[in-house]
Amino acid sequence: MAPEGNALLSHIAVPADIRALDPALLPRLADELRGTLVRSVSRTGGHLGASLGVVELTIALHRVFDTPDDILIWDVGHQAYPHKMLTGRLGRLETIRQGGGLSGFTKRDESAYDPFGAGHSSTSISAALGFAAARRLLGRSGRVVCVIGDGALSAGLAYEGLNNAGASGLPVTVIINDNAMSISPPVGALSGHLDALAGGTNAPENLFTALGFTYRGPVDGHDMTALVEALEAVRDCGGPVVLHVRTEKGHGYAPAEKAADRLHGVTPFDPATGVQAKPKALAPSFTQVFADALIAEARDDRRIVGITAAMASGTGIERFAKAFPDRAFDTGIAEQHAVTFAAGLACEGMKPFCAIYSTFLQRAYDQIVHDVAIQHLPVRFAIDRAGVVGADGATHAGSYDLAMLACLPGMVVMAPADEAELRDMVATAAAYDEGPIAFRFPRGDGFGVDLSEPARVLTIGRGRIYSEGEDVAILSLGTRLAAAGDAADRLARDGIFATVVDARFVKPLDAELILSLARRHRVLITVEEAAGGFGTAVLRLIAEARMPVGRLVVRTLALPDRFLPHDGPGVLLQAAGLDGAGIAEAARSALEQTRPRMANRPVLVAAGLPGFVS
Ligand SMILES: Cc1ncc(C[n+]2csc(CCOP(=O)(O)OP(=O)(O)O)c2C)c(N)n1
Ligand SMILES: CC(=O)[C@@H](O)[C@H](O)COP(=O)(O)O
Ligand SMILES: [Mg+2]
Repeated sequence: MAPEGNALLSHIAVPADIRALDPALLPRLADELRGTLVRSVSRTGGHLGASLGVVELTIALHRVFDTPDDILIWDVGHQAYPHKMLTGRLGRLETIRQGGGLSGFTKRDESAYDPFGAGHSSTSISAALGFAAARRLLGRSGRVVCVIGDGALSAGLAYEGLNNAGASGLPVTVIINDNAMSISPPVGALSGHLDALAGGTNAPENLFTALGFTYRGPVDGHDMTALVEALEAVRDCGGPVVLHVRTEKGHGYAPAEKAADRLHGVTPFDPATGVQAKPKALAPSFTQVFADALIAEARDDRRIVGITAAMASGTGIERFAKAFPDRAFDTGIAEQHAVTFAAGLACEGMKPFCAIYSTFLQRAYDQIVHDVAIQHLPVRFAIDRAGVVGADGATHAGSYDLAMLACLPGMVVMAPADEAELRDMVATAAAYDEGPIAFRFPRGDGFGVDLSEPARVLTIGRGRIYSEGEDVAILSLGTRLAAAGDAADRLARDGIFATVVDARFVKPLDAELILSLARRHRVLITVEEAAGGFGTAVLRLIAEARMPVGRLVVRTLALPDRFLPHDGPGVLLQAAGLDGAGIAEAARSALEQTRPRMANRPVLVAAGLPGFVS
């Protein structure tokens, strides 16, 4: 690791300062930048390996291109820490991924040097082409460059961009940052093609030239002189150009170079050793419980297979793959393909479990609708990272899966209250063959509940009463049940008694149970860690039942109608009113509304639904 001290780096306020430096000093700037990066991320945690790998590339890009007038787009944005450090954000680096601090990704409203925000992969070529097309139409000068990793290059969106850009003739420079790594080692045929190109085969035709690009490279991405020369050569090429840069993920920091994941994402660590301070887990994570439950089911059913889209470790499919190497599939970053691939497997009678983070499943919505749901195919969706995710922020929050899925005919949608119920839902999904079925669970550790009983197959569409009280009904979906129970305890201290229900199913809803709650209580509160989907379904059920609900007041507690900033999950949930105190407060204010002064007045129709107050 580079020694402390950043005499050069501290003088780089904007990239123009890099352009003014003696070129002989650029490697020293790289050393300082790398050392400062390691020290800072060792205190905050964050995405380290990818950033370490592009230190020289970042300096060279800002040296050769006239940013921010020239457009520089980073794909995913997890490797943009050096870019942030060179574009006026060095002093705030230690706030990264914390509430009110720098984003862990590029973000338009954070800096003029971030012309396009990201977090999800493979968007950069399309966005770059959009910039280039606009500039041509508006008669604006300036070049457009994007940097995309070999992993991100596996997604369909990247090929759509390449296909269009290659034929456009527009001056778009695509830098392929080929470190032969995704989060895990890369999968798929493209990685072999890049390897062959990097081996210097110098074939006159390759994928990129065939698509209309001028291809240059490979260039050593840690050789500053070679990089600057190569970038200068492609800068004024004119049409679409690919520059193939070979880098090493984790470069220049020995613990990262040695780590299997190249320290892709880290918690705070000791910079001398790279050893991360991982708080001792009190209970297995939801992901781990899911993986173990899937392995248990797969032992008895050889038709069960697991699918991940480049998130093998994050989704637990890596664990499943150790038990069943032939029955685990990693598609690379290709969520759309993963879902349609699962549909094909289901057509042949297999039982595919598609393990995809909630936020990345958004990519595959049409495949879920068109390839799975319309054909009633029994694809199982294990949706991890549902709800708030914390430091990754708006791009990664799992807010929309319930709304996306609960409106689809024939889809079963579940959410477990704890890890024991998660195991039950894995068993239920394995047993259910009539159509698509999904279950969603959060990031992080479970509650440590007893897992000694075998998993049970649940009755589809049946919730369970957790505790009974006569004043308020709290209908909770998923792991907010603990907060609902806490709210009930708080209310009981004030002499208000709550029925707490674990809904388990968003679709089909337990209509009988919910309508009986609506009849027996003055207040019905729905609770979900999502931006809608559950509460709206309950409102619709009540409206369609056309039952006289008297003075029933309904509150739908959900994530707010704005994109969640990066912050601690507890902070975000509290701000959304989804903690015990927030739910109890909602109950109190709803009860207040049921007081006699309201008795003779027509009931407010806030949600557009007659018969109750929202
Ligand atoms: C659509 C989507 N799926 C999955 C991810 C999770 N993810 C973030 S970075 C990454 C690996 C990207 O590999 P590559 O582009 O080669 O960048 P590197 O980390 O190697 O620099 C993955 C899978 C994502 N950000 N977006
Ligand atoms: C950049 C990216 O998309 C991933 O690295 C993501 O940050 C992983 O999130 P988890 O830490 O929840 O697995
Ligand atoms: Mg890579």
